[in-house]
Amino acid sequence: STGKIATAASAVCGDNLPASFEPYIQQLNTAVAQAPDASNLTDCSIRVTLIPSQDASVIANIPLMVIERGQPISSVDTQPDNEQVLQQVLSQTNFRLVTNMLNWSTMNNRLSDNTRVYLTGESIALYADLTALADMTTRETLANMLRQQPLPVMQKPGSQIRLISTDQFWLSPWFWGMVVITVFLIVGYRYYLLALQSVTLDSKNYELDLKNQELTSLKDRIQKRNQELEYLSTHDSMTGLLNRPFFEQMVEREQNRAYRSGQPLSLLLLDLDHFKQINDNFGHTEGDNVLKETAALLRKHLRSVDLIARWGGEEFTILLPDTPVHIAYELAERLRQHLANLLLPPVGHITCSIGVTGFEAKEKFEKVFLRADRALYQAKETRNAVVASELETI
Ligand SMILES: Nc1nc2c(ncn2[C@@H]2O[C@H](COP(=O)(O)OP(=O)(O)OP(=O)(O)O)[C@@H](O)[C@H]2O)c(=O)[nH]1
Repeated sequence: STGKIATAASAVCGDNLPASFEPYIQQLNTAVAQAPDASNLTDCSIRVTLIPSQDASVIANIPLMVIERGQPISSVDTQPDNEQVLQQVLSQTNFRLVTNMLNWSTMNNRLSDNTRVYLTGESIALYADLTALADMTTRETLANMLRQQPLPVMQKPGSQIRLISTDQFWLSPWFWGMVVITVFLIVGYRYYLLALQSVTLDSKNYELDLKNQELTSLKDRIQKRNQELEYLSTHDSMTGLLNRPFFEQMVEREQNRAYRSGQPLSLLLLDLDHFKQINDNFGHTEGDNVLKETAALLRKHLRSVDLIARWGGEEFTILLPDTPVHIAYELAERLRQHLANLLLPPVGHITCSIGVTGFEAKEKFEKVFLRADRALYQAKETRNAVVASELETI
């Protein structure tokens, strides 16, 4: 009511309420009276605070801003344009004007911030701390000031200033902007984690590949080494022929096979003649060379199924599968001739003696070997000769 407004004004200014305030208060009263729901204004208050200027006449020139309930500012055509009002206030740097028309039951909390202006479609209040505005050197308009508010509640379609209440915040572009950014951040973070996981997996896979390669190469080396060891354990290192223990193993296997198949099996025992003289005359290296050449010659003239071994020193054993003793004899004779014909500088020609025998069914190898050795012994009587034990008895 007018009385209340006058009381409020007096409470601020006391008895010193300048006469020039009269039109101002009149204007306020008129606005309140014209408000569509003026009858309900019992729970509203209007506060006008003026800090006097040196020049009181200025006050009379400041119209009151009144916003009616439920109406945007621009539609209050009984009042001057708000920006115009503001410009007028701002031009008076010595003035401080705070104007409130409050519905305390709904707006109290929202109007507690003195640094902001709130104007809403449903608002019944304009709250302006014009101290802040008056201190602004750039003389920005109310619209500009509102635009700079940090609260995301402002909208200005055309010249109309409209703030969206924080209750409707979810409608604002700020809200949806934040939703989109949040979604992007979540999705982006998920992709980042996936990428990180993939990089980690790649590096682990790479390490595993390397380990696998190392293991494969190690396995190959072990396999190769095993083959070498097996070769060394079964072969004579100088001539590359089978060694004696392995030859004996193989004989047993071949004997079984021959007995099963009923095929004949023969044995040659070959010994180089006067080998000691070769060592004595030409040295051990030349002696070794003769042994290697002999081995090569035997390999050359025998079949791949024949087993050739260095029995020891300058003595060789040859097992001939599927070979009857008379064929073995002929073969031994050819070997003897080949060796006798071989020229080995600086040693020259060498000769050998060979004992030949055949295997009887289920006969022990020691017995067969003894027979071949006896035949060799006989051949050694003349040297450069072949003697077959069976032929001898036939
Ligand atoms: N260079 C060389 N000589 C060896 C090797 N193994 C054994 N000998 C030699 O072979 C010779 C064998 O001599 P003997 O057993 O008397 O036989 P031989 O001189 O051939 O006489 P006959 O067999 O009766 O014709 C010895 O001097 C051994 O030192 C070897 O691996 N290398």
